[in-house]
Amino acid sequence: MGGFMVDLAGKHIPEGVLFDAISETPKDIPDAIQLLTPCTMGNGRLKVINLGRYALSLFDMHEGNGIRVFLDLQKLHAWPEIKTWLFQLKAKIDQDKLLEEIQRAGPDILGIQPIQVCAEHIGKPERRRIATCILCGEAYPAQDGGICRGCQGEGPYLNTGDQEKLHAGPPGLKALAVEDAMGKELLHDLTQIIPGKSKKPAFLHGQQINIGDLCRLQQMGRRHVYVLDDNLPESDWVHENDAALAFARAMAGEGVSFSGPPREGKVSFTAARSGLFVAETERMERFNLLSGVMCASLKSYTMVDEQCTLAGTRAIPLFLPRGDFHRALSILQKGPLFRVLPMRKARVGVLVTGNEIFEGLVEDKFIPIIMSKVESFGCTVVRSLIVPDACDDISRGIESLLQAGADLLVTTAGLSVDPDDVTRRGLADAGATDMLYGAPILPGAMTLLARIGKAQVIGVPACALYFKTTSFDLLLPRLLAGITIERSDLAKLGHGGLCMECKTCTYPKCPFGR
Ligand SMILES: Nc1nc2c(c(=O)[nH]1)N[C@H]1C(S)=C(S)[C@@H](COP(=O)(O)OP(=O)(O)OC[C@H]3O[C@@H](n4cnc5c(N)ncnc54)[C@H](O)[C@@H]3O)O[C@H]1N2
Ligand code: MOO
Repeated sequence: MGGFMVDLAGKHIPEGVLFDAISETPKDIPDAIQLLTPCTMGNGRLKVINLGRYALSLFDMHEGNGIRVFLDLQKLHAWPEIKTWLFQLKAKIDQDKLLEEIQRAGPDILGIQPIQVCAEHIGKPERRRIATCILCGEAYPAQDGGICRGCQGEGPYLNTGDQEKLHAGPPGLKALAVEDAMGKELLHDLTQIIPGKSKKPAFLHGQQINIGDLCRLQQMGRRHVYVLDDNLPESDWVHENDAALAFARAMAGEGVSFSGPPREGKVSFTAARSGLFVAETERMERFNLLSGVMCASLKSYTMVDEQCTLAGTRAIPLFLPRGDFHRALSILQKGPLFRVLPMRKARVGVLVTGNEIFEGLVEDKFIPIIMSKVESFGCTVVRSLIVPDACDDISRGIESLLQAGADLLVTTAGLSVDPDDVTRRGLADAGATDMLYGAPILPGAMTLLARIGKAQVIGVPACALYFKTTSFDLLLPRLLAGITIERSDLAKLGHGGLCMECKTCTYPKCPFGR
């Protein structure tokens, strides 16, 4: 079947054109392409992009234009054996007429369509820098991270070595009875907790134990302490303090500070300035998937004051196997996990839309609401206007707000489904680009985001007249922090994006938008 498909596609490639190939399945078709054309996986001219469809394409290797051939289900009615095979309705052993049917059908069951391959799939990938993996010692593409993908845990082989190591601990670690440990240095902070009152290290890492400590240690219930004999293969193990400090250095980005030495094996992060706390949640999750390490933080997009505690990280065991340490670090290598972004004091222009407001039939209630919300962030309203529901008036209004020096434009209402809801069109006429309309937030489903030149635009639906907290409260801090909001960012807000409408609103100390 693959042979007929390659043959049919090849007939549509003009003589002399050098072509590459894509197979949309890893089954059968790549074999036919490699046997019948110069395109192979090895020479990089055949790509398998597993879309789960029985189809292939051949295309001009420079221009990307070509032909796609697929199994056309409409044409399969006359060929029951082929249909049975395709839908896997019978065991292969019972499909005795399949080959004969394929031969008789030939290209009759195939469909073709012209295609243009997108730029990222045209041409050969660039030459990559190759590095040596510090764990397995083999060569790998440096872009994969600090260690190779095999050692990052993507390999298909069972490797329980490090897990066993993690549980066993280092071979040179010995527990001594406290009375036998006089004069030795403690290997870690020892925590004392007075329930409900305090939790702090009573003894510090590196502290020498003397006779006077004996009683205190026993009162704390410590009968044994860890000491090191000389056999610890240092290179195989990383102490909890060294691990936590290395993680902290890699995790802290702009506006985030941490201080050493770690306390009880933990490093805490604090805000070096007031602003919006942002965490790289996906990489943080990958980090936390590794056993032997942890990191916990505030929710991303929390507004924080200077000195506010943001996060903490530590190794779980006293000594972390070096392999686990590097696996954890390799996740952090792509950049910091935590930042505190400063929030600018925007110059805000407010455009209230609505015929009934413009004509004075209904008194405007939106300007004071928007004003008080933006002013709570130190922003200034440079001008506010009320215009009717007409595209020209809206776009002229926007121009006048820009002239007044607004760099954040807030429009209100006119965002729903009535014929008079023309705010979106008015904004487009005023030159709005990168428009996102609709958000998975309740209240605030009809929210609009866009920009006009360098000015940010947010369209606030009328629900913000009634509800205390809406999409506007969730998105305004991000706009002021200069964060680009894409559709995917809005999509993430859906889970947690339903306001509980409490009688007394405690936002932002509630799960709304988290
Ligand atoms: N059939 C549908 N109805 C509604 C939908 C929908 O998808 N299908 N969406 C609902 C949602 S969600 C919201 S939120 C509102 C959005 O309304 P708009 O933003 O389009 O607002 P308007 O229709 O222009 O006005 C609604 C209401 O609010 C009063 N209003 C508006 N601006 C002011 C102001 N500055 N001061 C005082 N009062 C104001 C206006 O007079 C209307 O009574 O639509 C839902 N409906
Ligand atoms: O934009 Mo509307 O809030 O969903 O009420």
